[in-house]
Amino acid sequence: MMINKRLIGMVSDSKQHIAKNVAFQWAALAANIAMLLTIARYLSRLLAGQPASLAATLLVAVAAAAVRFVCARQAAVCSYRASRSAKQALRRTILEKLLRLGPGYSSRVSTSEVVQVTVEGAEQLESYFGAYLPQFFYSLLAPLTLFCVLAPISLSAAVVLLICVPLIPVSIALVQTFAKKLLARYWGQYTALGDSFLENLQGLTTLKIYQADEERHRRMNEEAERFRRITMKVLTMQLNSITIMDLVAYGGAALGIIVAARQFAAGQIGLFGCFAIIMLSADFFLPMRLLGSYFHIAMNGMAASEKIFKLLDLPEPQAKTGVIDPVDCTLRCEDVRFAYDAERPILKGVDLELPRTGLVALVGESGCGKSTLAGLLAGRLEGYAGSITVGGQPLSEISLESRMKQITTVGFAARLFKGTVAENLRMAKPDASDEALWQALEQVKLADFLRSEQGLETPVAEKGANFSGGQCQRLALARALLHDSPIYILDEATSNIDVESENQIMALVHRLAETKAVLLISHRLANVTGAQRIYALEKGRVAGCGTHAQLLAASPCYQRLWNSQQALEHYTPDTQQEALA
Ligand SMILES: Nc1ncnc2c1ncn2[C@@H]1O[C@H](COP(=O)(O)OP(=O)(O)OP(=O)(O)O)[C@@H](O)[C@H]1O
Repeated sequence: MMINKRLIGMVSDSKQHIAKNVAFQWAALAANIAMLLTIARYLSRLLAGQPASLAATLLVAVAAAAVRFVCARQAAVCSYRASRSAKQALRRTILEKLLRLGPGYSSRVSTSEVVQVTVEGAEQLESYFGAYLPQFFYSLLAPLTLFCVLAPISLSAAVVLLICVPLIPVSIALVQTFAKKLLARYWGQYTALGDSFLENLQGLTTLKIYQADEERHRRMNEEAERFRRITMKVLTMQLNSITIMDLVAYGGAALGIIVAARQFAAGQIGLFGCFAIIMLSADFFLPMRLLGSYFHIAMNGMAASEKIFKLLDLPEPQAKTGVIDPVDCTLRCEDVRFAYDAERPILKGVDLELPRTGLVALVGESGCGKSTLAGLLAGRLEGYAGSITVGGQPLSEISLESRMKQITTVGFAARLFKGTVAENLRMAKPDASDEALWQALEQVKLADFLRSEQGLETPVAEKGANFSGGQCQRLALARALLHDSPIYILDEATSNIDVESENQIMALVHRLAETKAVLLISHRLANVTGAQRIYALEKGRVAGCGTHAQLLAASPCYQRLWNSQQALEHYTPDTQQEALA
């Protein structure tokens, strides 16, 4: 009946709230039984012409109603607490798992899946813990309690009622076999519709430019119509399943009442017993019927828990204890090979050295594997062959903490967070003074702009949406400078910055390289000419290594890159004419 022990074990805090919830529901049932038995006694006495106190009956009824009210409220509070602690515990467990997986998690599971599982999955399980589980236990307890109360009055009626109760889960199970396939199709179409809606909305401008919006509109309408039809099928199935449950529930109650009526006619039970059975028989079935109406919650919960377990069961990298020594941190790659998928090797044996201080550049045509190598060095990618060492220690043995502390990576799409400029900068150095922040901003040529805004308190929107691409990169560079690590990897970190400012920032990078190890990946070869060593990467291999002058003299790969870039940078209609001639 969709009870997952592992899942329940994960959120042990919820257990006590679920138990309390069941206890309150049970207390409300006891109050209801007391009220109905008192009314049954009053009616039987009245009809038998015996003395019956209306006031006492009313008093018991009011007291029972008050108890039921309080218990129902408390049960709702417990339900809320159970779902809240379940949600918190699940999200905490997922987060801890992600932290253990480290930055390389994305090679094992997609970020969208992680987000879906953490947000929507936990949301689904919230109702599983808050509504389904308490109802599951209560719907087992309630018929047994009623059986104990009614058995002394009429054993045969109580047995008939008790036997009919499991027919509800049996009917649910039958509906479920059909519902499972239908729900899988429903969710498939639902997510597909969501995907295309989001894609079309985000690309609306492009669709308008190419006048493809009409066609997309038509396709979305078709998809929406398919989704409407399957939604109707799901609703019909749910309505039908409720009808079946109602038939079983009220049919069962009617059967119990018939047995009681026949026993009354045969003089085997009195008027009180007959009234008691008539009034309480429906209560045998109501909890199980409600459970049946929650079965879609349970199904969604089970589907969500499968996704969560898939994430939690991902193999984790072994805990590492190695620490990078900032004084001896020469980075060496020897015969490094890497592939995202087995059929297509990206790095095919790269040898590279990044000395303790100095500027080393990595250049090559688009797609030759530069960012892949940067990803391996920064620990974002895992699963390489060959050797990468820092200060003689294998990178694979260095703890994530030490790697993050000693290697700073700045990419072309630097991540900024919602908050203020100061908050974004202090991520790198929480105790940095305002002067230090301004100094870093001066170095990346962003200080003047920020002075004209709100200084360090200038708000930063999510992903830095209120800054230009170049300003975002400068801010990310300023943050990286504050981090003050011995190794820097700059992967197209100045790609969005105008040439004049880029030259100023390159001067800064050169200054940085006087005391730090800097690996610079840049498309713009003019940026790397001053590097003490340049590696030219071609199709996953080092095709040349040396200074700019050495490579220009000896490396055909570098010559090609340099010449084609020179031609582009000095492009005029005349050069085109010359090229054509
Ligand atoms: N996550 C990924 N999954 C599969 N293949 C990938 C992935 N990232 C990159 N690749 C492939 O690896 C190859 C190298 O990509 P990489 O980003 O390292 O190149 P690059 O030299 O940095 O290119 P660019 O200069 O254009 O940034 C490309 O052919 C790309 O298609």
